[in-house]
Amino acid sequence: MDAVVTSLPLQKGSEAPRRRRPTREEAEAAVRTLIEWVGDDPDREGLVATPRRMVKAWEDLFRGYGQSAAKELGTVFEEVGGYGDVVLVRDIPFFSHCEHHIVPISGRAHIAYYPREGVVGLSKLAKVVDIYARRLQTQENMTAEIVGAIEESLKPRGLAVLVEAEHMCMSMRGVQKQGVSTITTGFTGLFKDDASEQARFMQMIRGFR
Ligand SMILES: Nc1nc2c(ncn2[C@@H]2O[C@H](COP(=O)(O)OP(=O)(O)OP(=O)(O)O)[C@@H](O)[C@H]2O)c(=O)[nH]1
Ligand SMILES: [Zn+2]
Repeated sequence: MDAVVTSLPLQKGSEAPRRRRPTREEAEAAVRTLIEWVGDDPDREGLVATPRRMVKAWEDLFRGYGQSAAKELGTVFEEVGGYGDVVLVRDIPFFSHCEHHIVPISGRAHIAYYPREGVVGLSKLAKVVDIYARRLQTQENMTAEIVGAIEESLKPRGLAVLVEAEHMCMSMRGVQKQGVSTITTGFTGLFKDDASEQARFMQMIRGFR
């Protein structure tokens, strides 16, 4: 039942206009239409429950729309023994979907920051990645949203985010190039101002394995 969220943003961004959320039945009917459109019989045994399953799967794959990064980043630990050096959480795996074809994107994110007044729980950074990954995305937008959310909540002395991903819409269809990775980055503060900090970040991502 979609009793909790009854309206959805039309597009990304907090000022986006909102409109009525289609019911679960309407969503399932749309899936049924697509099954018919590709040329199969939605009433055959193997497919009869597929609209229900697919809508349930989409609830999970796109649950980021109902989640708040600011809320996840709301608890800051200030007692860190004066620790002020870099904190790097690397190799955070994620799955997303491109907004152009709604085909999966699979990748990893690496996040480093220099604390200002405290640190956040390490899992929260991974959750922030998921909150933005589990929406319809471009890699560039997702990277910018991760940077924006951490910057806003933590106000670190510097923040570095690197996202590397494979876009299935490039490997399974279209140009059909497998194994291509796309890299996007966002740097603020110390990482933006000091090229040696960027180099250290890159070295820490790739090194110590
Ligand atoms: N910049 C950017 N492009 C993306 C991303 N994900 C997919 N794309 C690209 O979005 C583009 C959409 O291009 P269009 O020409 O509008 O659509 P299309 O005819 O389906 O394009 P092809 O994929 O080339 O067949 C393609 O070049 C995709 O590779 C992303 O995260 N960022
Ligand atoms: Zn795509």
